[in-house]
Formats: sequence, structure tokens, C-alpha cells
Amino acid sequence: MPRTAYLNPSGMTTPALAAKKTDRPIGNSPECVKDYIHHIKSYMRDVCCSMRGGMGMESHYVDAHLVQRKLLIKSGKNANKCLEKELVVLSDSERKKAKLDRSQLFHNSDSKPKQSVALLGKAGAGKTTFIQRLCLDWASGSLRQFQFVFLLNCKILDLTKSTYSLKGLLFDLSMSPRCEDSDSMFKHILSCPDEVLIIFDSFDHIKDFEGLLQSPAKSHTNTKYTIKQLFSGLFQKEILSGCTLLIATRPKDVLNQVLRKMDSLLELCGFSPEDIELYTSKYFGDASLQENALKQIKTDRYIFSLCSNPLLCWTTCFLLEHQESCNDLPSTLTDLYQRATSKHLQLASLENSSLCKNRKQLDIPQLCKMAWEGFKNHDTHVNPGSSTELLGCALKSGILASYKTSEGQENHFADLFTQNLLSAVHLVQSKQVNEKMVVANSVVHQKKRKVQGESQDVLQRFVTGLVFQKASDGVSILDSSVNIKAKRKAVETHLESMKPNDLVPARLLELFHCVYETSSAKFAKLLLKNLPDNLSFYGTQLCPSDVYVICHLLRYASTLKRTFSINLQDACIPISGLKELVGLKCIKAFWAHTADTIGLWEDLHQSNDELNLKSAIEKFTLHPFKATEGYHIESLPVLVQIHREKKLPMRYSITFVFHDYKNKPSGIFRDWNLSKVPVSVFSVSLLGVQNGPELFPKLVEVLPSLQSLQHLDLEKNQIGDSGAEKLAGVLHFLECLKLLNVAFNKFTDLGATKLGAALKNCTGMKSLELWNDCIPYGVFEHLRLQDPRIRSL
Ligand SMILES: Nc1ncnc2c1ncn2[C@@H]1O[C@H](COP(=O)(O)OP(=O)(O)OP(=O)(O)O)[C@@H](O)[C@H]1O
Repeated sequence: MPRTAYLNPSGMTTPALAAKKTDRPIGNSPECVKDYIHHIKSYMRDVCCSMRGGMGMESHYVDAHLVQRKLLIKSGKNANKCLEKELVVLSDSERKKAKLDRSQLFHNSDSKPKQSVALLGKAGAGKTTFIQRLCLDWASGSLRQFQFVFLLNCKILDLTKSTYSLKGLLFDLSMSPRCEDSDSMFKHILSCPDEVLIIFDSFDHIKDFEGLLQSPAKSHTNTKYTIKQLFSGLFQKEILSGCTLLIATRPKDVLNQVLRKMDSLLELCGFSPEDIELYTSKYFGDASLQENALKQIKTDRYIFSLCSNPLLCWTTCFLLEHQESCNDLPSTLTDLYQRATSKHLQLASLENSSLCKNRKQLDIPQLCKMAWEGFKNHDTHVNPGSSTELLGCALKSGILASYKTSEGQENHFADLFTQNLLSAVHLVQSKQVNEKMVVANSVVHQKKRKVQGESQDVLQRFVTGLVFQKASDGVSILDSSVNIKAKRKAVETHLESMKPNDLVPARLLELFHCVYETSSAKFAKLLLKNLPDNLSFYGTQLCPSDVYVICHLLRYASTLKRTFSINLQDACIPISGLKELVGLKCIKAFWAHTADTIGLWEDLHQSNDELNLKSAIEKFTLHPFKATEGYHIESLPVLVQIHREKKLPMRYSITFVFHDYKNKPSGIFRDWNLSKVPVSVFSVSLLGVQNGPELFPKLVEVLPSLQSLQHLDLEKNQIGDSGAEKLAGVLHFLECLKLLNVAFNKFTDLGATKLGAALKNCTGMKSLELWNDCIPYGVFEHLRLQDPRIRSL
């Protein structure tokens, strides 16, 4: 495989391509327009035809899938906080159904036009590659709805200056070849805005998002604006109204105000297990190498889980290609990246000894310092004043990538993982960095604000991994002559003082990762000792390597004789991951998306895994059942149906562990094959000032099947008269209902009277709390006199 240091997505250049960016005469005739389009296309075909490492797009690209995501409409003080929490949670099967491929990117499945599309994905998920592929599609004749495609790389845009016009943005800052008669071409573009696609790649590099949508550019003449104003003008249709915008970005909370207004949110899924195999076989052309590599990757479950991230898959293949075949695969992320980075540097120095002296003589600490300076400023850019020799070697190795900008050449760290590894090396071995600083950037911090999100998580893992690395661990990127004992001790003390009990789910996950990176049984046991009995990963999207790491560490539970319950609600966990976690002996109860739970049972049933099926049924719990989203309610009848029809699992009746109202455990059904036991939901709370109106009708439909329901809490759900009437119509089904609390809703005396009347048929009911401001006091008193079970509060 050819190793090419110069990469070319979104403006990365090879010298040959830079030379091609020539002036061409152009007039305003259709012929000239055609000519220019032809020119852009041929340029794009050249620029976008290869991926990092010199691999051909046509030959090595794996068709990555997208998942269409939707937002819950929320308002209120938390509305801006976290996009992940605002996205409608999809079960594994829903994710499969919501899959789209590239050709459907701008497809309108509903009537809403998709004029603004966001492509979301973590670092290395393949956003830039996907966009390159898209541009190649366009250049090769697809995406015919667009006459023009302009690709902008936010990494290299100068966001501080306010000297740009729309024309300048499209013709000078995008990666399109220069157009000599850009005035005429721009005029043409203004006449057909709906045939223009503008792509902003690496959108998260626009660091300062404050007021992004304020003061949009309003004129497409030569008025000068900042890039942010131009984006805002395009987005808010003040300029070039009708054009289509595509932004590719890592999810970032600060971006939510923009993302929330996009017509379409698409998530790049990364590699499926089949994609990993396909990619590996494409990477290793030779059949025997292919077979060997695949075998190694597939048998190492940690590495296989990492490979669901395309960048990490590429890194793994690169390492396998170059390391001695007898060597084991790396066992941590730190190990993977230090081996890969060392190898890149070593190969570059071998390839070009005049440019790069041998690795030992290269000023690696300087490179690490540059990485750290960049990290601190949320920047991938490398200081142009650095030594040419060092830059040359780092470029040659692929650690840095070169981009052509309007003002010359710029060098950037090629990816987040490499930059963060080098930053971590700087922190760990530089004498200028004290222990406090290392601790601040290692292991999770209880309260500290996470400014850099994903990037900070990766840095923490690397710092922790490097600090605890044993000298005998094989390849080390650290300089063995530097004594890091004091730093290690400081991180150790911090790790020992951690209180996992107090951590929110996302931070708990990070702690698991940091402990994993230490490769130390001592820290693993310490973590397990201090974990709360009820683990919650609620609302944290768990990728395959997250699941692997959690499972790996939970295995230490048996030596400590600990058991846990685990909340996997809204964790978007694939069935395979659910199976692994639920299968652990130390997990005694779990709560996950009901559709996925049923998917898991089906999977176990189909593979005749009766033992695990039995235990997966026993472990399933609804604890306590608080419905905040539609699917919480929608899933209930399915469970009821399974229970009634004994469809799945065939021989067992479902046994749920429910907890009663106000979280007090109300006993566990352990009665197998008791077909007469009704599905035992004891308590339902519909929590939702926002979602109540949407969820309530769904709940009313389900209620008749919840015959064991004892408490129903529908306070503050904006239930009006028609809602109260519907509820009154189903109350007689709920023979066990003791307490209905419908206070603070919106029904008037009409609804209250209907509910009061329905109470006559509910002999088991002890209390109906129905007071609200819309019921005249006289009517309320009258109802209360008629039936003393009616109470104000
Ligand atoms: N669909 C794919 N097929 C083959 N290889 C891929 C694919 N997607 C990504 N890769 C590999 O993964 C590497 C990283 O992908 P890419 O740079 O596109 O990620 P990204 O999401 O843009 O990351 P970042 O957020 O850090 O910019 C690519 O250089 C390529 O080697």
C-alpha cells in the first residue's frame, strides 16, 4: 500500500493538485458555465479520489450508513443543554429502520424540504470521508439537482476577520478551482440558488458559537462580513435563499441552537461488524494477509469494538500491516495510539532520512508541546514557526496534514487521537508541567466543567494510560530517561479519592475508561468496590467499546462479591451489547428500552440459549415506571401482549420486578408459569408538562391492559375535559387501582363530574385527587360530598 503523507479532503493538497488550481477564462454564456462546472468536477474528482494513507476512494470506501435522528420539541430552562438528551431515543430496531444511505441524504420522505442538513458523528466517525465521497458522486454525475457544489473546510477558515463577501466565500475560500470571471459566474449562481449546495466540513471548529445566528449577512454584494455572519445569512435565507446547506460536525452542546433549527439531522453510524470485515479485507489486498489480519482483529474483542470507529479501524489495520506478526494487538487505546504514532514516525524517518533524522534525534517533545498548545486553544493548527525538519517529518509520517489556504500552506494535526496522544505525552514527561496539571487532565473530575467534551475524554484516557504504563509494556512513546513517579503518584491519589457514587452517567463511563486504560487490577477492584449498587448509564450513548470496557471491569465484581442493577435506558445500546451486559453474573436487574429487551429475548430464544433467556427475563425490571417519552408508554402493551399470549418466550411467563409508588420496593414476583398473574405494573407516573398532552392519549389506550395497576399519577399533564372523559371511560378496567392523582390539570367541572361518576364503578379506589383551578369550588365541594374518596390533595 502506498503511504502518502499529503492528504486531500476539504482542501488538503498534494503538490500536484495545488498546481492544477489554475485560472480559466469564463464568460457568462451557458457554454462558459458548463465549462466551469466541468472544470470544478474534474478538479473534485482528482482531489476527492483518495483517502488518508493514500487509499483509493473507489476501492477502499465502505458505504457508511446514516441514521435519521429527530428532536423532541422541548422548551424551558434545560432546552439548550444537551442535544443527546433532546434527540428522540431509538431502539436498535428503530435505528435499523431509520437507516439511510448516501443517495437519500437530501431525499424528502416527508413534505418538508431538506435545505439544511447536519451530519453528526464523533471524531473519526468518517464525516470528512463521507463528504469527500459525496463530492466525488457529484463530480461523477450523481446529485443532479445541484449544478454547483462548494466545499468549505472550517478548520482553515479565518474566523476572526470580517473581510469576506459571499462571492469570496464561494470562489476564494472553498476548494473549488479559481474562476477568472468570477463576477459573471457569481451572477449566474445568484440566478439559480436552488441548484447550489454549500458544505461546511468540520463545523465544530468554529470555536466561538455565541451569537452565531445573530447579525446575519444580508447582502450578496461586496459588503464585508465574518464567516459566521455569512453562514448565518445563508442559514437564515437572507442571502442565496434557496440554496442547500450541509454541515458536518462533532456533536457539541454549544451548537444546539443551530442544530435544532436544521431541517434534517443525520448521524453517521460508524462501522458495523460486517463493515469492519469489509474494510479490513479492502485494506489488505493480499488474501493471506487479509485472512490473518481479520483473524487477529476478530479474536481480540477489545480491538474489534474499537474498530467500529473507522479511524480506529484504519489505525488498527495500519499497525497490523507494519508490526511484527508475532506481536499481540494493543490492549488499550493508549497502547494502540502510541504504537501507531511511533510506527508512523519510524517509517517516515526510514523513508526519507535526509528529511527526518532518526526518530531519536527528532525533536518529538517539541511536536508534543505543539500538540498541547493546540489542544489548550481547541485548535489543530501547528505553529508555522516550527522547525522545517520536524514539520517535514511529521507531514511525511501523516501525523500532520497540509492544507492549502488562500494565504498559503497550513499544517494541522491529522486527527484528534494523534494530537491528544502527543499532548498527553507532553503533560506526562515535560518538566514544565507539574503534578497538579497532570491530575487536572487525567481521570474524570467530579464537578469540573467539561469544556472540550469528547476531546477532553480522549486526553484523560491517554494521560491515565501513559502514567500507569509499565516499562515492560513493549513500545513506549515516552522517553525512558524521564522520571514520572511523582506524576504517577499524584494521579493514583486522585484515582483513589474518586467517588463513583456522585458521578453522572457520562462521567461514570469516563471513569470506567480511565480505569481500563491503567490496565491495573488494583484500580479495577477499587472502582468496583466503590460503585453504587444501582449503576446508571441512562441517556449516555454507549458504543461497542464502551460496552466492552464496562463488561471487562464488571468481571471483577465476583471477587468482591458485588452485584448491581443497571439502567441502560436511552443508551442506544445495540442488542449485542445488551446481551453482553445482561449476561454478566453480577448484573441482577436491568432496565433498557423495552423494544430492545424484547429483541434480546427473541435473539436468545432463536439461538436456543434457554439459560440466558431465563436469566434475561428474570433480570428485566421497570424501576419505578415513570413515563417521560412516547415509547415508554408504547412499549407497555407489547409486554402485556407477550405475557398474555405467551408468544415470547414460549415457556415462561414474564416476571417483572416493579417498584411501587414513591420508589419503595413492593416485592418481586418470582412465580414462574403463573398464567393467571396479570402483568404487574403497580405504578405509572406520566411525567411531562411538555410531553403530557402527546403521551396521555397513548396511555389511556394502554390502561385497560394494566389490570394490576394500583397507583396512577397523572398530575400536571394538561389533561382537558375530553381527556378526563376518556380516562373516566377506562377506569372500570383498573380493578386494583387505589390511587388516582389527576390534580393540577386543565379539565373543568365537566371533566371532574365525569371522573366523579366513573368512581362509582371503581370499588377498590381509595383516593381520587382531582383539584385544579379550572373547577369551580362549588362543583368540587358537591362532588366531594357525593363521594368522600374525592380529595383536594
Ligand atoms: N466510509 C469509510 N470507508 C473507509 N474508510 C473510512 C470511512 N470513513 C472513515 N474512514 C477512515 O477513517 C479516517 C477518519 O475519517 P474522517 O477524517 O472522515 O473522520 P471525521 O468524522 O471527519 O473525524 P473528525 O471529527 O476528527 O474530523 C479516514 O481517514 C479514513 O481512513
